[in-house]
Amino acid sequence: MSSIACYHATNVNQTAQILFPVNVPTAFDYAVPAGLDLARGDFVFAPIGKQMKLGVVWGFGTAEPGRELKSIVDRKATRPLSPDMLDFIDWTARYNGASLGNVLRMVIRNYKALDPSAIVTLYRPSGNSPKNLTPSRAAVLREGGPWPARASEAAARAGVSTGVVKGLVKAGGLVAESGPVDPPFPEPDADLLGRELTIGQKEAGEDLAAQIRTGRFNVSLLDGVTGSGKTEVYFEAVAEALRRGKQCLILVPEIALTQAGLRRFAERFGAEPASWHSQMGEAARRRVWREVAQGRCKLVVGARSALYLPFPKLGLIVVDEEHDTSYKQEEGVIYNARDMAVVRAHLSGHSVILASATPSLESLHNARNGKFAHIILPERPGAAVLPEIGLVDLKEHVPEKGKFLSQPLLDAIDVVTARGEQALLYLNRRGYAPLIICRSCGEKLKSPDTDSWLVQHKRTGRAMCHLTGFSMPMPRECPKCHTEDSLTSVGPGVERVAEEAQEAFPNARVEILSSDTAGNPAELAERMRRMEQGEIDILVGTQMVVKGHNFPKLTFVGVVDGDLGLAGGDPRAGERTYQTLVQVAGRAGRADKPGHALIQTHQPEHEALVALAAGDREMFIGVELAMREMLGLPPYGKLAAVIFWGPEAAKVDALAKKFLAAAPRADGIEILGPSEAPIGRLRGMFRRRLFVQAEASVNLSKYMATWRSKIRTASKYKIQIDIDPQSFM
Ligand SMILES: Nc1ncnc2c1ncn2[C@@H]1O[C@H](COP(=O)(O)OP(=O)(O)OP(=O)(O)O)[C@@H](O)[C@H]1O
Ligand SMILES: [Zn+2]
Repeated sequence: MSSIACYHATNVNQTAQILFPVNVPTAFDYAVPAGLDLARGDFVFAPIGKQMKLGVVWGFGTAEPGRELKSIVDRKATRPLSPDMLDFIDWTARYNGASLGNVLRMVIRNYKALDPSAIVTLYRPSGNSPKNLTPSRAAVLREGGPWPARASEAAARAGVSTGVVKGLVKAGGLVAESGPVDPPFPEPDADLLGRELTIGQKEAGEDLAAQIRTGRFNVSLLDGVTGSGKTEVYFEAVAEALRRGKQCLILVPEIALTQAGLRRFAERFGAEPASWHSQMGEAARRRVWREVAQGRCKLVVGARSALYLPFPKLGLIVVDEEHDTSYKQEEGVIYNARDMAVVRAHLSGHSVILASATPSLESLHNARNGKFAHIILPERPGAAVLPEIGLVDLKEHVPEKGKFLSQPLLDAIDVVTARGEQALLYLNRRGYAPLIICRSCGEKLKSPDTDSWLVQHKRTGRAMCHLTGFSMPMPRECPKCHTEDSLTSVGPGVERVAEEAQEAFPNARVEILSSDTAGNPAELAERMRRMEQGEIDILVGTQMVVKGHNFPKLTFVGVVDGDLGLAGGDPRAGERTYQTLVQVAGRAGRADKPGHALIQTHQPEHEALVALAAGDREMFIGVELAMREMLGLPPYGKLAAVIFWGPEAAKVDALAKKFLAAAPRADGIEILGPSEAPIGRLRGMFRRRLFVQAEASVNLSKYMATWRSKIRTASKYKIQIDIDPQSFM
């Protein structure tokens, strides 16, 4: 901002709309100083309130006579956001009913990323051994890398002071040079030889590459059974886009973003891709953002928010596991990254690949009606075959009292472990028991400020609320009747199932995989490695085990509670259960040994479970789509949810009623509610909700925006609109 004085004379005619990355609904008008040449997407400094802020030029206009406007101060010398990126921000805000400024804030996270990388002193080994090789010097040379590194990084990795690193330069072991603190990413090589593909894989890869070559917008649904090699196949499309000088973005569910996953990219393209996720530090974020924005970083593998990185030359987005619910962001700007990926590709005119073994009904519907190209991989490569899936009726095979594994599951584990193979027991419930009850008075332990039962965790000896993270030591007496040792655990969690498995198979190596036990990424990677190499016999896991893992010796999957996902009022419950169970069963038999799966259930007649056992996906899709059509639910109709919350129940009720009364009149709209949300109280806030169902022809986003604009709320009371909700809590 050194040049404030340069533009004093104001050009009376031209104005520019500037959008700031803060919670504002639109861009504001500013006068453009004479001599300042601006384009859409430029970054500029302008006064807002008493502050000088960085904003983005959103558009232009002419000044209305007599209207006093503040003036833009200066343009920032950096690469502008591209027009299609601006359109994408605009689209995201309008479709999801979010504030435009908040969407821009998702894009611009770090102002330093707009400037070139700082130049710092970097160190690397000279190749000569230093004079006087002390143990700490040796540690630096051994553990200080990857090189080149800053003194502080190398010192931290080697566990020594920075003085040791600097001292090594004089001693001849390291050389110091100047370089960017955020180095560019290595260039991926599209033409490295990939794995030998099967004929079916090769054809699918060629179909996808042909879509890239059109150079136009198109969507492909890569619909391949578990273990069919979808990753290998979409690599062909990535390679084609890279050859054409384009950037590629691969979206994956956050918990599938593992070292093993990234290594596959590194092997195929000869360079580790940039990765992007919610846990990364500021420096890493700044580096990826800058390199992407400059068009230099060609390959990004990231969680959903990577979709809002400012790629100037995007040529392909892959949404892997496209059915996954984690693509929906439920807080702040609410959006579904899978759907927004299609929008972004449409606006920028390039390809999208949606990949899954269990595509969402929406995507299957679009493939069936020809909107998406449908590319199918019906089998696993080589000797690997799909697992047989069987149901175990728990009414018939009742587990022993206080136990949760039925005889057929125990028998199956016995057989595979005796052969030196592995078993996986799946239960999507963390902790030991989902309910803690007093035997004396029947009291259930509740979260203090939330409608949720406390879950017993035996490993930590605590009672925990999974919705808020609240926890306390397991009490010795009932908080209500004060009877000692009267609290008892009801139902199974993974810890309890692991305990039971260990009792039944005393010689087996049993381990648990859940977000509680996989504390940090290194620990998780280590457990995965042990599982891959057969150092675990029985793995008991939550949904963390479902995604993208290849365990060659795993041949049996037991689902402890197949009914878990079917309860509740979620219209997608059947679809979700079907998807999860196909995915989890699909972990079995991925290499040369065939696998099978057994699902314990009280509802063996449920259509999702019947279809699973019969291996008949078409039947299931047919039934589900027919039901959705009858009820007018997506993909045949549209749905929005409105959640109201605040600290006083009566006032939340009143707000919901006031909102309902303000509904604009329109055809093809049906309103259900308001009523108490299934989680009626969360962190002390009372929650009510209503649903709006609309015919397919209605512009529901616009309708909801009009409606929302009619109601003002007191600051502690909120109205949140969720277009196409995925969560019904
Ligand atoms: N042509 C091939 N030859 C040998 N092995 C292959 C081939 N294609 C894929 N594989 C291997 O098969 C396994 C499954 O591949 P991949 O992970 O790409 O499948 P996927 O379809 O993404 O599976 P899922 O949807 O179940 O995660 C991997 O270990 C992969 O290396
Ligand atoms: Zn009691």
